[in-house]
Amino acid sequence: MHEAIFLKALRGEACHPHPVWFMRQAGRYLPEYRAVREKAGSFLDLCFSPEMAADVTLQPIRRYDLDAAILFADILLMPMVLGQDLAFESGEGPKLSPALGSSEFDPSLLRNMDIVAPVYETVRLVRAGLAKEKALIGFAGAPWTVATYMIAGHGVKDTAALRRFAYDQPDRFAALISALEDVTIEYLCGQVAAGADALQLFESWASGLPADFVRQWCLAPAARIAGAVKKRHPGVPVLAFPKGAGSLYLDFAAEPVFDGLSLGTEVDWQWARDNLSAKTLQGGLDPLLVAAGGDGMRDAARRLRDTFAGSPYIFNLGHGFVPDTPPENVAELVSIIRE
Ligand SMILES: Cc1c2[nH]c(c1CCC(=O)O)Cc1[nH]c(c(CCC(=O)O)c1C)Cc1[nH]c(c(CCC(=O)O)c1C)Cc1[nH]c(c(C)c1CCC(=O)O)C2
Repeated sequence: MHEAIFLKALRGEACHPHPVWFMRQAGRYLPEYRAVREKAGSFLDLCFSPEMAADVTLQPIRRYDLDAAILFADILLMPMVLGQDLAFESGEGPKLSPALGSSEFDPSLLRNMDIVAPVYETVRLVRAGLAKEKALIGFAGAPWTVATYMIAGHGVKDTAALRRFAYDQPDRFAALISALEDVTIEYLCGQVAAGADALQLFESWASGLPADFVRQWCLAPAARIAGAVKKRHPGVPVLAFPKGAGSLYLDFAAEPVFDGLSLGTEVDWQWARDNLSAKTLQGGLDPLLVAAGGDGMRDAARRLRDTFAGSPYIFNLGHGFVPDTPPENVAELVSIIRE
């Protein structure tokens, strides 16, 4: 039996070469993605069309022979389950309505999980089309990050107004996080039942927060979600990505329910290796270095690879690829990781 090296690394095995996949590996930087996206219509139409979503999930595996595919979907499908309307307007990012911060909307009333049924079908199709030695990663947003969009109604540049909402309306905020925990557990269990081999929780907004806030509203909900999913699906590995958590990465590393931690662009690699070795580590390369290419990318990629030599590590970025990343830079990056 050939276990995927991505899963071996998540079990704590040091692999040589390191397994590799990339955040936003399926996306606008790939011409084959743009072609399918055009055929699908909107980004959301693509997320809810299992055959096309499965196809774009597999595109970067075909092109680069990566060790893991990540389900093509979005963290903002959970607000739809809770009754918000979601639209992606070109160039403007996501819009959610009604926004919690400017309405009485109560997201704890509705749990329409039928909305995400097509995503489970995507998972089945991808798993069926993926070689055994490749892993399929399912994912969801962590509750706080999803809540930032639900409260503001759009993406934000900082979380001041959102923390203010949490402090001014603590009961409403706690109910929101709790509702997100419930539907996220269902959603991730559905992905595992359909064939996902591992899960990642994206907490893109762990930066700039008080330490206690991170522990209460980022770490604890993510740990409860991972624990509940593992209760129903023992052994499924879970990666947490508390982007921008700084020294609080130590708290995430001390939480038994996570198998791996993904490092944001700002984390010092050697510090991570020295201090977070309780977990399999992943990521850390600045995606803009890959957009720029050249010696800057090559040198950084070799240093990152070598910093984690001999330890369980999964090569990845510190955040997703940007749309103007030349696909040939990605090919060169993969060859460096495997040289
Ligand atoms: C915050 C967040 C979102 N979505 C996600 C996060 C967490 C990670 C992070 O911090 O980036 C996660 C996500 N989004 C997408 C995936 C699919 C898998 C993959 O990484 O390849 C994943 C894992 C597809 C997508 N999600 C989105 C695209 C671009 C869609 C398109 O226009 O074709 C893709 C490929 C749209 C999206 N989705 C989101 C925003 C703010 C936007 C608009 C900005 C943008 O256009 O880049 C919310």
